[in-house]
Amino acid sequence: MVTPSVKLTDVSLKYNDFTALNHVSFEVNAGQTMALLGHNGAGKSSLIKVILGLITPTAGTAEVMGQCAHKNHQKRSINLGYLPEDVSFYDKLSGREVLCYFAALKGVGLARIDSLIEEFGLGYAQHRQLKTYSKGMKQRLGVAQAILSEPKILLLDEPTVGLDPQASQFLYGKINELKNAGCAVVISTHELSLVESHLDTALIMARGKRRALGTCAELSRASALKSSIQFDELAEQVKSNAYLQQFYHQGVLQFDSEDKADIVKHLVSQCQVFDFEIKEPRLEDIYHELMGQSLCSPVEQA
Ligand SMILES: Nc1ncnc2c1ncn2[C@@H]1O[C@H](COP(=O)(O)OP(=O)(O)OP(=O)(O)O)[C@@H](O)[C@H]1O
Repeated sequence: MVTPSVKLTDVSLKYNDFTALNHVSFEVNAGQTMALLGHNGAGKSSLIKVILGLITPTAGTAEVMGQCAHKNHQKRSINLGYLPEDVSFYDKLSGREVLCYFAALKGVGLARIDSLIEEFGLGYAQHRQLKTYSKGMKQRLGVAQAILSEPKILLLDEPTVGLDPQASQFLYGKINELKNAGCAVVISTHELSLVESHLDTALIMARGKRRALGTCAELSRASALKSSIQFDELAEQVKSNAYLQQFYHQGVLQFDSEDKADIVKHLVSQCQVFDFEIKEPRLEDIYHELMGQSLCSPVEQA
């Protein structure tokens, strides 16, 4: 049996009297990316800190590569890459000095630093003190620091905040490279449209509890949102088909994913319709459907 890279079983966490995590379980395997989604205060950063071994759960178990997350976590740090939510390094150091510091801790050579500095577009500023860096430059440096040792587990807390669109795209390219090399990736983010095409699974948290977990297709089914095909001129043919009628309403076929194959078969073989586009529910729609429209507060409302 394959040992999951990250495995949380029934994890609860209290900060004094406040329950930040409430019986949360999930697994992330090598080569998988899990998006961690949820409202402000849902418990995402707390979950990441539990995986890192920085916080010990009040109940339940957190395992990293089969070992208890909060025991000997320093020994495992070479295999862990972490980007905290608020990247802040000592601002009198230069970007290069920051990377050299982490490289020394993790046993990484200078060639890797040189290539990351260039790849992240920081070459021109590498000898400048961090106090002269923009927010996005600091974020790029933080991401470079997180992937420095080509970790086996990568934990990114809101990695695209402050990044320009090209830098975000570049970051996801890097994440996919690591994932293809067998890294397990957990990304906490509010930028659903950016993460959607890169995730294998998503864990949606609400008020410290697991609200939903699964692939986009599984979450879509759980949300009861439907896929759709819109028709203009060809509506008559579709409307008059005995099988398709049940899905048809005002120029649109709406259906669950398990009906997709039959619908396509009928459109092509019986209606001779070959040119159509299937619109699948987007992660953002699924998220709103599952979470509701009202603002969630971290605590359960009466
Ligand atoms: N050290 C702490 N002491 C007390 N409460 C804390 C502490 N850290 C976090 N919390 C609380 O735990 C809850 C979860 O916080 P957490 O930072 O994990 O949320 P999050 O999902 O990452 O939120 P965001 O999306 O806003 O970053 C919040 O209500 C927060 O106020």
